[in-house]
Amino acid sequence: MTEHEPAAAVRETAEAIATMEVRGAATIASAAAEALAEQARAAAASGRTASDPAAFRASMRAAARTLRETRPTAVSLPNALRYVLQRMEGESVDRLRRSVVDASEAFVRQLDRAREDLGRVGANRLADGDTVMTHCHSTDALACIETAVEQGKSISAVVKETRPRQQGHITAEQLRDAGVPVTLIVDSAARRYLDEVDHVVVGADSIAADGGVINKIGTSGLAVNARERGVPIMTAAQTIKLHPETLTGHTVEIEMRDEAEVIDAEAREAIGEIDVENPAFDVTPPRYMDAIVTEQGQFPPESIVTLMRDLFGEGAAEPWAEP
Ligand SMILES: O=C(COP(=O)(O)O)[C@H](O)[C@H](O)COP(=O)(O)O
Repeated sequence: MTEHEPAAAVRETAEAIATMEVRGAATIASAAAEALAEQARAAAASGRTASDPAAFRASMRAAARTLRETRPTAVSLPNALRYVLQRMEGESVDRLRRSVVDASEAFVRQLDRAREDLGRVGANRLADGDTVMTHCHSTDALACIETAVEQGKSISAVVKETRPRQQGHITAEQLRDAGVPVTLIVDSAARRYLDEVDHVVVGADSIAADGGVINKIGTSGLAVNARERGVPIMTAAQTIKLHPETLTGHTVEIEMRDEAEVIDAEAREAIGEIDVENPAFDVTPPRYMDAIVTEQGQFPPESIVTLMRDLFGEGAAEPWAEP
């Protein structure tokens, strides 16, 4: 590792996030926080960063920038980096290292606790005998369903497969393991099955100050259909999904992924000259979402800005920026 090159663990985590081996907003956040702890350990053990606090700090900022550049939409990633770097303190490398490792561990503990707490809030919205519909794979959404099951409620699920990456398969397996009877459907069958479900439960990658929910592509269409069918839809999202930059008018970047996820090379060749686009996320306007369920309780989407101001103030620092 040279002074400006992040530790191997950071490069591996960044690669795993970019290729979606590590995916889902909360999982990305905890992997990024853990990678910063690895960076701190490596930087404290070798080269100039081991003896020069300024070089150590610079190496931490560079590692955070590498992690930040992997995927643009889930705000939990910069929020995790911010959490750790803002708690980096001390005059010596040893103290700096300890502060980073402690902050990283505290962040991961907080993440797990928040998921448990929001799971209880979300579970309160579900009744014995309910059927839920899911989209993509969200650990926060699953916490609500799994907690309801742990409370003794009988819950069944209609799981959308979620093209093109089919994260619905992960959801189906996890729910089956939790003892939930699962029906897997293709995305385009969702409206038909809405007649048979009591709730739609989704996660979020980011929540904007106006209450807009940014989640896996297809969430907004599902929400509009759910409203038309009179089926309540909730977003389960711990507060690290709140996007502080939207307080000052910024929009959330929607990741565009490779066309190879949509169409293989052979089909592409056979069809000929066409454009293929592959947006990974979309925005559900607040009027189509019934509730945002967080570890601090449930909120109507339009009121989330109050919580966001309490937690993040009026803006978002970028502690990874070069001085
Ligand atoms: O849209 C996705 C995952 O997209 P991708 O598979 O492209 O990362 C999930 O609904 C959110 O990230 C929330 O997940 P969690 O609740 O686990 O944070």
